[in-house]
Amino acid sequence: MASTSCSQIPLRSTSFLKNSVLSGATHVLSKGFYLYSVLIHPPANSRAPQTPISAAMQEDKGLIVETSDGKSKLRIPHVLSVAGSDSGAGAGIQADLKACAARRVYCSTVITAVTAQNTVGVQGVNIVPEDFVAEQLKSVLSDMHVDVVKTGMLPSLGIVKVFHRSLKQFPVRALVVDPVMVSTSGDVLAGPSILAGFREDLLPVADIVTPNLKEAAALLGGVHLATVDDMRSAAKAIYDMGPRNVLIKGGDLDASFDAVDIFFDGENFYELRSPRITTRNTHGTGCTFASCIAAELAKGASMLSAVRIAKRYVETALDYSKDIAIGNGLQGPFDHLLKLKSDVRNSCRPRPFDPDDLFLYAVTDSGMNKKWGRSIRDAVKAAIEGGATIIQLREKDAETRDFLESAKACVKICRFHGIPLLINDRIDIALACNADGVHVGQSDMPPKVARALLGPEKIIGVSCKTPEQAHRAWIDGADYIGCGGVFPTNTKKNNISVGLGGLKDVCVSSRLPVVAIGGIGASNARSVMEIGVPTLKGVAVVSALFDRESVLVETRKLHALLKETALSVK
Ligand SMILES: Cc1ncc(COP(=O)(O)OP(=O)(O)O)c(N)n1
Ligand SMILES: Cc1nc(C(=O)O)sc1CCOP(=O)(O)O
Ligand SMILES: [Mg+2]
Repeated sequence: MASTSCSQIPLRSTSFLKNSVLSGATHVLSKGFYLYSVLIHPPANSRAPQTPISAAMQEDKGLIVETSDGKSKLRIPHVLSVAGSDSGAGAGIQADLKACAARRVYCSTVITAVTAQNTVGVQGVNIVPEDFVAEQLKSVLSDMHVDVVKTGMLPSLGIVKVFHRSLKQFPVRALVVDPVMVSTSGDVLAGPSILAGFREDLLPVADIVTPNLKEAAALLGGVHLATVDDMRSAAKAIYDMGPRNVLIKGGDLDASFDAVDIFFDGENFYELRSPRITTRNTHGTGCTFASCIAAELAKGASMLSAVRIAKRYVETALDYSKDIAIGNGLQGPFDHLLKLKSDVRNSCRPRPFDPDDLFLYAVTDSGMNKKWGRSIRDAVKAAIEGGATIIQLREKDAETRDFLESAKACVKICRFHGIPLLINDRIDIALACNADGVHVGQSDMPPKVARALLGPEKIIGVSCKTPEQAHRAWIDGADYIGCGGVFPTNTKKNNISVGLGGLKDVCVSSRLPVVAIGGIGASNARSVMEIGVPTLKGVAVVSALFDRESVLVETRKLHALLKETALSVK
């Protein structure tokens, strides 16, 4: 179809330019540079290379910045999926939406057929009338800036024709054709009459076509494809029908083969190999693969890189979902967002964050626990038994692997007791062990970035010494504030103390619950809680619990004292 070319990117030939439709646009680079670029729509049968638009992407947000009339617009890369609906949501439009969401690309939809479908098979197909497919196409393409169109189930020749006409009227940057003909359960989704539509109309304008072995065989008039060499020959023969690139998926090869796909760009063959993943949950892999290619193209990737990313994404999703069980049929769907397994296995925190969780906040220290000859998990167990209401693993010197192993064990212990477990500083460890959240300081990962990485349900605490920092933490979406050092401490070197006055200033100004930290123990916890500001919810303690012979005894003692104080302050 068409490609976008920036002035920085050399064009192949002027004859290519001559036959192209030009539309001017200026892209703003993320570092504030302006880049004049030209949107180039080559003629439908051109094999001009797909050129990346990545220069125009905002790296951090995946947004495209366009400027016209002096105004900047942020635009999310956009894929239009033209496909059938799968009621079981493993394949079709539903898979395309999930794949694009997982790859962080906007996905609009034109539904060509509604199928009654589950993990057993396809029970019914209702084809959408051609004029209504045309109406959907017009609605989307006339209004929205679609970067890439991806086709799936096109159930009739008439619908192929309608689609082809719409593309001529509303050209897009790239077209990904997944020539869906038979469902993974073996049910026919598009009859042989469709082959003419693919050969005459779609393949000549496709940037890539992604048949599996059966579809490739059908496109080539029923040849038998059984080996990687057969796939290479098929890729070449299909390329000769007009698409700029061909990807033949070898998932149906004999199981003794690796999962091997053949990519052919007209010059080179690429064998994309990966270990086979044994799972029943493969329904929708074809749709997902093609959608992911479309998503990466929309973001500006080159074709080969889009294909490689899509293959890796599908493999990761399959591996991740290999033993989830949805439906009773032979072929189940997989989890595009790589979430179901971890959420089910680790079972989510039973309740949301409660500010009263900050009442007795135990913060570990590997040096201290080592000194007293106990493991992190034993220290955590004892603190919980003694009455700690939240745990933070603050393991400044631990090796990453050891830290992760201990953190996973502590997550289990804390989940069992219904106590939240946070990780100090290390977002990677928090993600890997599915902790309940993190605590970050003023020079650690910014809370907004931590939130984007961890998601909306995790707890984020931020260290603050001043009302200004407390205000910022609130704006940044933190859940609580750790304020200190209230008193001098040997646990954190060169820490500035804010005193009870500084603590009070922060608590009075804060819209977030506060926990006091620094030099707090049984001898002074009462004086801290007696500042009597409602946002102050508790104390966070390291050495007074863990630099002691018995964590259990010290935690019990401090818990009792805090209870007593709470009663008298009320
Ligand atoms: C509850 C709580 N409050 C404050 C801190 C200190 O965090 P930070 O300033 O990042 O310093 P380090 O703990 O990383 O040395 C905390 N950990 N917990
Ligand atoms: C980890 C930490 N953060 C502080 C801050 O001021 O933000 S003070 C501190 C150390 C707290 O240890 P202890 O209870 O042994 O004094
Ligand atoms: Mg820190």
